[in-house]
Amino acid sequence: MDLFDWTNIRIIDIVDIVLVAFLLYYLYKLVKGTVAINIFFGIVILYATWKITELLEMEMLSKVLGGFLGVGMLALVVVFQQEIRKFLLLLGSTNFRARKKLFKRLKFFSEETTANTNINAIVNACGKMGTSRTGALIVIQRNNSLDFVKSTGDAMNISVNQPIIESIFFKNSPLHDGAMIIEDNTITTTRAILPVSNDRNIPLRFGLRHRAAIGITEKSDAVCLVVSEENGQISYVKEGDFVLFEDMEELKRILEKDLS
Ligand SMILES: Nc1ncnc2c1ncn2[C@@H]1O[C@H](COP(=O)(O)OP(=O)(O)OP(=O)(O)O)[C@@H](O)[C@H]1O
Repeated sequence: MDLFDWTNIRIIDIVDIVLVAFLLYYLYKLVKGTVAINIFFGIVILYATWKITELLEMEMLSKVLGGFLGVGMLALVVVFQQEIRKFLLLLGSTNFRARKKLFKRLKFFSEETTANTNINAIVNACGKMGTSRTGALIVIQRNNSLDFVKSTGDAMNISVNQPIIESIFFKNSPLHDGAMIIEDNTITTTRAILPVSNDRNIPLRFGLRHRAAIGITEKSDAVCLVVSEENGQISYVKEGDFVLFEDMEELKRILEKDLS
């Protein structure tokens, strides 16, 4: 006997399967490389054992496991709090970006009022700081609010320009430590302390500055530029990952696209 009646498959079933596949893929992407992956597998094993005990009609054990999994749902929210937050941010910001783009298109006839980020100034400053081995950590806000990290630093209100960025990160400057946050075309915070990523897949050669860039881009849709004090290398970090680029011109193009 056929287990599946293929003739009965509706389009909505295919959509259903594709959506579940996407959901699982995103879940896997979120927990990959973190300790949460072990908890994730633990739950899968527990769930499979529960189903097997149910099938074998082992009443006591299946009741115990069933009850445990029921209460476990609450515990899951606590254990996966960061991943759930990241997942919701990802969902929310995707919609928001699409809406923002649509809104921009609708505003076609109105005057352009938003101040575009001076990407040239930022990238050129990074280039200069890279040559002089000056460490830097620049966070560029997109849709998600960065208020939760802004409060850890010093409030500023300076228009983005190359000499200012360079002088802030200059080694003897009192503001060089921590991260700079840029909103639109304004430096709004310096010396911010960012959440550090605990992803175990980050190569050991990357220290706290790079981990902080990964951390903030995991927890928000902001993008980050890092200049390594050790080797002058410039990194661009987005969605918790390093984005590769050939040269500064390509970096500018990627940034223009990501900030549009
Ligand atoms: N959580 C954080 N938030 C903001 N800035 C941070 C954070 N952690 C470290 N930094 C900044 O990074 C600087 C250097 O840290 P560290 O040497 O560990 O980084 P790194 O990734 O090895 O970078 P580099 O290649 O420049 O040495 C610190 O002095 C500090 O200014």
